[in-house]
Amino acid sequence: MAILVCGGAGYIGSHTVARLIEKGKDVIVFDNLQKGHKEAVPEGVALYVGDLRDPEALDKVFGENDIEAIIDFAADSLVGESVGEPLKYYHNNVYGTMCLLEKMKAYDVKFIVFSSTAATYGEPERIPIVETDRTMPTNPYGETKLSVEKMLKWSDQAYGMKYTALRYFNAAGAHADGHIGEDHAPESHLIPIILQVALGQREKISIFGSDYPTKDGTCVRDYIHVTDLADAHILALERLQKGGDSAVFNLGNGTGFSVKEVIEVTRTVTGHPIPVEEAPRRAGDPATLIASSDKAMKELNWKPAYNGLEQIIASAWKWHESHPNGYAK
Ligand SMILES: NC(=O)c1ccc[n+]([C@@H]2O[C@H](COP(=O)([O-])OP(=O)(O)OC[C@H]3O[C@@H](n4cnc5c(N)ncnc54)[C@H](O)[C@@H]3O)[C@@H](O)[C@H]2O)c1
Ligand SMILES: O=c1ccn([C@@H]2O[C@H](COP(=O)(O)OP(=O)(O)O[C@H]3O[C@H](CO)[C@H](O)[C@H](O)[C@H]3O)[C@@H](O)[C@H]2O)c(=O)[nH]1
Repeated sequence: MAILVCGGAGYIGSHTVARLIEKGKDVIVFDNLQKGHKEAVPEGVALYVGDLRDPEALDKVFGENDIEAIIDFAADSLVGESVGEPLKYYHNNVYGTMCLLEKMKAYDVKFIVFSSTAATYGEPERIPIVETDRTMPTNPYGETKLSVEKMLKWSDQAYGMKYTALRYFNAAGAHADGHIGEDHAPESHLIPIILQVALGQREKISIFGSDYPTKDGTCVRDYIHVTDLADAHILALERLQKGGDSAVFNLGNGTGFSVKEVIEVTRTVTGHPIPVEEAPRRAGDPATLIASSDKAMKELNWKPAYNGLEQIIASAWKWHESHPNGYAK
């Protein structure tokens, strides 16, 4: 019996595959390699290159393997891009996941752990955010993830498909040994972009908005280490397989850092001055997102190992320094 990891060649997916393998699990990866890297999939793990929206590609992987559960990372996930191209997000994130659920139903696979996001909340009612708070996304990306959460709820009710939706806050960092890490092209995430400045690949970092109602006017986010996220997926799956109910969990560290604070910590970690420029706000960005992860700690018995931003950025720096061009040779 194998666990099928969709989007397993991507950033968070590849770290989860690494943890599953470390725990002796049988893993198969399905990824269209649109953003993922085959080099991020460990040797010995079967990689099916295919798209969730291609029924034949899914039939091949479901038909050739005995799949016990799905962990699904496959999606488009850029907040800014989604505002300009909402239909691309509905097509991949909503229709793509629907195709996956249809195959789960056809092949009688009962468990799925799904990558959701803090972007489902929109502008939060209060900080820290708890799972029962209002969900009113401010961008199409968050809206599509919320639509999938609802599709999962109805699929559970109708077909008994048990799901866990994990609403992660900002994933960051890299595997402790530095062999896998974040490599998006083009890169849009804050920490890797600042590290590209430290590597001399960019002149400066643009701060998107300095007039938010936050401590220093820049957006505040809750950064969570990618390996801690990976571990939460494994705990979530084990809980479902032991008979746990479908559920939604936030995953964050519970501490918010402004864009300026992240830049300052990166200066300390890298010793680089990191020049900045103030730029306009980016569409769709809420001012502050900080998680309460009490529910995951209590019900999944999850405890993040990386609870300091310096530690998280240092692990990302180790990857970027040793792989300045990512997975490219
Ligand atoms: N990075 C974050 O901070 C963050 C925060 C919250 C939620 N998430 C969610 O976590 C998941 C993983 O994020 P990531 O940063 O690792 O992204 P990523 O782009 O690195 O990984 C996604 C992977 O899915 C693959 N993929 C995309 N669409 C596909 C399709 N239709 N068929 C097959 N494969 C497909 C891509 O090639 C890629 O390898 C996403 O669903 C994202 O929305 C990410
Ligand atoms: O060059 C940059 C890049 C980013 N930012 C700012 O830094 C913060 C973090 O931005 P990221 O792009 O790193 O991350 P997001 O908060 O936009 O989004 C991430 O977290 C979300 C949930 O909080 C989503 O799930 C999404 O998939 C994931 O990429 C934002 O305020 C953004 O405006 C800058 O100022 N300059």
